[in-house]
Amino acid sequence: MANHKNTDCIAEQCKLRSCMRRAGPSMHAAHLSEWQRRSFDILSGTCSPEQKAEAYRAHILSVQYAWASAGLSWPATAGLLGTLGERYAATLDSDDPRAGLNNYAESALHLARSQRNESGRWESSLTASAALELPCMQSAFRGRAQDPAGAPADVHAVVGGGDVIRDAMEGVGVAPGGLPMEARSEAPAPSLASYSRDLPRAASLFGHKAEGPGPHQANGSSVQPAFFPHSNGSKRKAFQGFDEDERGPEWDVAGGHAARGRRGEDGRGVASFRSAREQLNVGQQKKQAVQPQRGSYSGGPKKSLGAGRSRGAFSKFVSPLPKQEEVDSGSGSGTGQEPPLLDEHLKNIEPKIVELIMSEIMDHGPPVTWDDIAGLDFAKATIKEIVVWPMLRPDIFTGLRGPPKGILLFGPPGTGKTLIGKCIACQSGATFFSISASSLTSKWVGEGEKMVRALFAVARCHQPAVIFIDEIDSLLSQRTDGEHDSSRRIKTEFLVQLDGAATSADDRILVVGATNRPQEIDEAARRRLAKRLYVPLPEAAARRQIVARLTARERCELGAHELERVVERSEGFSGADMTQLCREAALGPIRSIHFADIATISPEQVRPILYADFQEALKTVRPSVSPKDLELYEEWNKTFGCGR
Ligand SMILES: Nc1ncnc2c1ncn2[C@@H]1O[C@H](COP(=O)(O)OP(=O)(O)OP(=O)(O)O)[C@@H](O)[C@H]1O
Ligand SMILES: [Mg+2]
Repeated sequence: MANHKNTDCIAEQCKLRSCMRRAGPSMHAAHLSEWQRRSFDILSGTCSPEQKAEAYRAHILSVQYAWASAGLSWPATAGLLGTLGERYAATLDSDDPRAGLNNYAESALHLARSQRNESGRWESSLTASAALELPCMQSAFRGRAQDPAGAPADVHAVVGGGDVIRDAMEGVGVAPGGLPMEARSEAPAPSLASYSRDLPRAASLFGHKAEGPGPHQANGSSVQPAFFPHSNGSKRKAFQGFDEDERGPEWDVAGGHAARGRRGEDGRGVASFRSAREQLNVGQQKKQAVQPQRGSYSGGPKKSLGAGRSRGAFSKFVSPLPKQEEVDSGSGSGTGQEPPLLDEHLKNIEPKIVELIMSEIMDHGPPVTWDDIAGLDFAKATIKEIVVWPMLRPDIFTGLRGPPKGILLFGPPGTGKTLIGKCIACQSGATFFSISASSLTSKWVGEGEKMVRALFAVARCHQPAVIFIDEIDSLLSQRTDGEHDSSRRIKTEFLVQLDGAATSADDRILVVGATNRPQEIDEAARRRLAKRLYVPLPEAAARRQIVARLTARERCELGAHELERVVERSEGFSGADMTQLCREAALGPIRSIHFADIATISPEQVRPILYADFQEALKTVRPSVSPKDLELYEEWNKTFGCGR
């Protein structure tokens, strides 16, 4: 290898020397030796691509210098520059990181990275206050002021805040940055003249329909114009003041918002404009119309927050939407009122955290029914009584009958606590937020308490909601002196949120915690998780049910008597152990197939699962809960549990 390199090096040297000779005797001796040294460096194979590129560049410079000082003839210069230029470029552009710098791609990527994209903040000189100073705006105000049906004359005196202007601009498709929104997404960009054409329209919206009947929504009912003094004082009211005749044919009602059509000044093509929020509502409505709600259980519609949404670096923040039933029941524009500002709860919450919650902390996996949970009759009955029914009939379960704010499911590992959590969400028709406490403390280090606050805020927007916190012991363990500050803050925030102060009596948010280490839970947290339900190991009947259910999906020839034997021999197994036992037994028929046949055998030829397979499986699957641990749970249940 080294020899090969040396030969290459010497050949290269000879080539360059002949080049030198052709270059003529005038090339200075010092330059030549420097040249030689660099050439050797380049060809030695020891220098990095950066050093190589630098050496070629120095070569090129010295050739240029020699030519400029008449030391080289033009043909020799051209020959040398051609050769050196090629090599220099090859070193720069090579894709191979060992051989080249690939700086073309690097700089292109750098450029792309530093480009601001659509969502990047940018400032336009056309600010709200600057827009108001524009003559066309002023004349529009004056025009409205003189119009008896228009704006009051003092309209110029105090012109709301940026929100008002922004909303007004949204009304005509002008983004807060100044550009019409359509123009932002659809090239080509409009001329400045077209922006200013829109501004009088924005101004006209300010005063439009201040007189009764108010600005029209799709159903012709009116809302209070936002710009003028209004009863609720909310600046956020949208400007929906188009005349009947100003509406485009695309006038469209969706998601509680009227998507406004916009007609060009010149009367030509009517472009349909929807603000981002309206567009989102429309999309959501359409999605809900074509897709049945996931988990259409006995309860109301179940929301899976962001389940179908693409995620990743480019996914945008989407504020929570009104629930379908709220829109249907007329709290949206159907009744002519503004849709409730559900995201009011989120005004102090960082959007990125809300997005995280909506994309990460949501229900995954198939729906679970009560029948999927074997045994645990007491826990199931209690949960139905205190959780599911109150969620379904909040009108009956009021006052003393009000549901508890927190439930703790405790018991040995693998007994179905998480399963119950999922079932609660499915059966109550609540929005289900599922989070593992350890991810709160580890995954979002330093952000944990913000996450907790945001979690409750988002849940408040999606009531009724169940916040299921698995492994809650790691979140609410006893507070110690040596504990980390961030985990202490998370804990405190959680307790505050759990408390009545942060969760109003009307909130229909239930926190369900699950743990297999109940003894580690802080006493303050224990008090707030008022209903503490023991989820014990499955009894014989439950074990029988688990085996029967799991084997019913397979070809299994297990007689009633044999099933009883399996149930007897699996005393002390948890639900998860029983599942493992069945999985192991199901592998028995596969193990009995000759290795050579495994590639060709058809599924029908695989023999059914037999009792012998369970016998074999029982030799390897052991109970995962020790009797000693079990005693601890029983003890804790006697002391703090709510079981009989
Ligand atoms: N009562 C049960 N009925 C049916 N299957 C069960 C039951 N209990 C446990 N299983 C099975 O065991 C698996 C694990 O159950 P689950 O995750 O609910 O346990 P867990 O109590 O939450 O355990 P951990 O305390 O370790 O989190 C379930 O997916 C299910 O297959
Ligand atoms: Mg669990």
